[in-house]
Amino acid sequence: MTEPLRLGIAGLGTVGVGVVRILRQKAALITERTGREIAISAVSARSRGKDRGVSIADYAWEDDPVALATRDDVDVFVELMGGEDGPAKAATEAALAAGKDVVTANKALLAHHGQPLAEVAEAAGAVLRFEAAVAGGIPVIKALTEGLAGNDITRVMGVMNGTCNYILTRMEDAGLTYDEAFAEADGLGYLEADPNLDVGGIDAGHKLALLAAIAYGTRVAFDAVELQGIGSVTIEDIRAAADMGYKIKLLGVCQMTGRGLEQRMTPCLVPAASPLGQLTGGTNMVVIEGDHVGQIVLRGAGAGEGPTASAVLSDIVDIARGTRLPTFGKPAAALTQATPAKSVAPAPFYVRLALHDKPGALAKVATALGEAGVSIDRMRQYGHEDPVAPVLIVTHKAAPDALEKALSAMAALDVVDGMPVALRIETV
Ligand SMILES: NC(=O)C1=CN([C@@H]2O[C@H](COP(=O)(O)OP(=O)(O)OC[C@H]3O[C@@H](n4cnc5c(N)ncnc54)[C@H](OP(=O)(O)O)[C@@H]3O)[C@@H](O)[C@H]2O)C=CC1
Ligand SMILES: N[C@@H](CCO)C(=O)O
Repeated sequence: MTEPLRLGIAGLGTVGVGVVRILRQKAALITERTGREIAISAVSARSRGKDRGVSIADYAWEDDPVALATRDDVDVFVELMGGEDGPAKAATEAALAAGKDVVTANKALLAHHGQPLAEVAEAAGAVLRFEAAVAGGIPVIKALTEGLAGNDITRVMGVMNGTCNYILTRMEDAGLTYDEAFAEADGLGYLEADPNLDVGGIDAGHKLALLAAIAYGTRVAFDAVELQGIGSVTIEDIRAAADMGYKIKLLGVCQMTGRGLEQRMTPCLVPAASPLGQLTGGTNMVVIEGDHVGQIVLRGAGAGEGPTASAVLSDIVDIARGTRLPTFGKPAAALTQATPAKSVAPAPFYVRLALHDKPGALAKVATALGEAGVSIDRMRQYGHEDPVAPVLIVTHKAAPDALEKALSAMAALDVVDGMPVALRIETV
């Protein structure tokens, strides 16, 4: 039998403990499947004495993740600490520079430093894998890099942040306000240490940027992702969307166009009966469209110990089997710098505004829309007690630029309070 594949695991939190647990429980099965024993040589975390619910007594301990990453008895460095910089970056760089393979679940690290890390890995003859970084347990990196390698990818979209989907689902099915649903998600331990990574759309934006790099053979361009979080979505929006047969989702879409690479992660209305509309709770869904394969829908747990550790194991098993792929599916030097493009494709939009309920007010709003070239499909003013009325408008398909112009014009009207909220209606 071949020599064991020796791991150094930095980070023994939710995901790290999950990986240790699977390796302890399924050692024989994994060896049968890979033809090679997978052994943990050493581990690292912040606090040595913590009870982690799994025995780590058999493994050497390193206080310093960089020292762990470069140990002679470590073939694969498994980075499960998190964070775009700090020890995660330092230890990953050290491992790659020492020619060791790296497996990580860290989307922030790769979204910010994916290109230089891929270059260091390839120069050192090492591989850098990150299945767990996007959509938790869903094997979406493998699907794009391997299963769909014979396709031109025409579009990738999906719900990639379970926390946001949980919050939006609870607002929809339990009638909770945004703040109540946020507090519930917090109580369940769903939120990242910095909750803005979740609700600000940043975490999902990181994931989308990684998928776009593989799908289009481009350098990771997280800074070019058009980002809008879910903080502006109200219970009234959720109810109005439901009335019209839609659900609100934090939806990521990326596609290559003649003008450049479009990447957006924004709250959108999707048909309630569509697969994305029916996605509830913390589940993720990624939809991939290829020129030959058509549409593929992948759905599953986007987070949590078991699903995320399952994805980490998939990368480790690949390395044990000798599968060696470039980080983003083609050599790092061949990845192109995409021109960022804003979406210009016309779409219907949902618009909510606060209108002073007095004669001629609605006519002024209609004029602002009309002068920007935006045509109204449906309009509804809800009953209200104070002088400011909630007004909802669904437009016919409109160019995003025209809608922006209309929104600015409406915001400048003396009969409109604040900036109207606009959400794209996505046909999926
Ligand atoms: N949780 C999930 O469902 C998912 C997580 N991920 C990603 O997986 C990675 C790990 O996440 P998760 O397990 O949830 O994180 P946790 O916060 O649960 O665990 C982080 C671990 O890293 C250790 N750690 C943190 N900082 C340091 C440091 N400076 N030096 C050494 N060890 C350190 C912590 O040590 P200690 O325990 O001693 O404090 C802890 O064991 C992140 O990149 C995350 O984005 C990806 C998909 C899903
Ligand atoms: N905070 C992330 C964890 C998984 O990446 C989510 O809610 O989806």
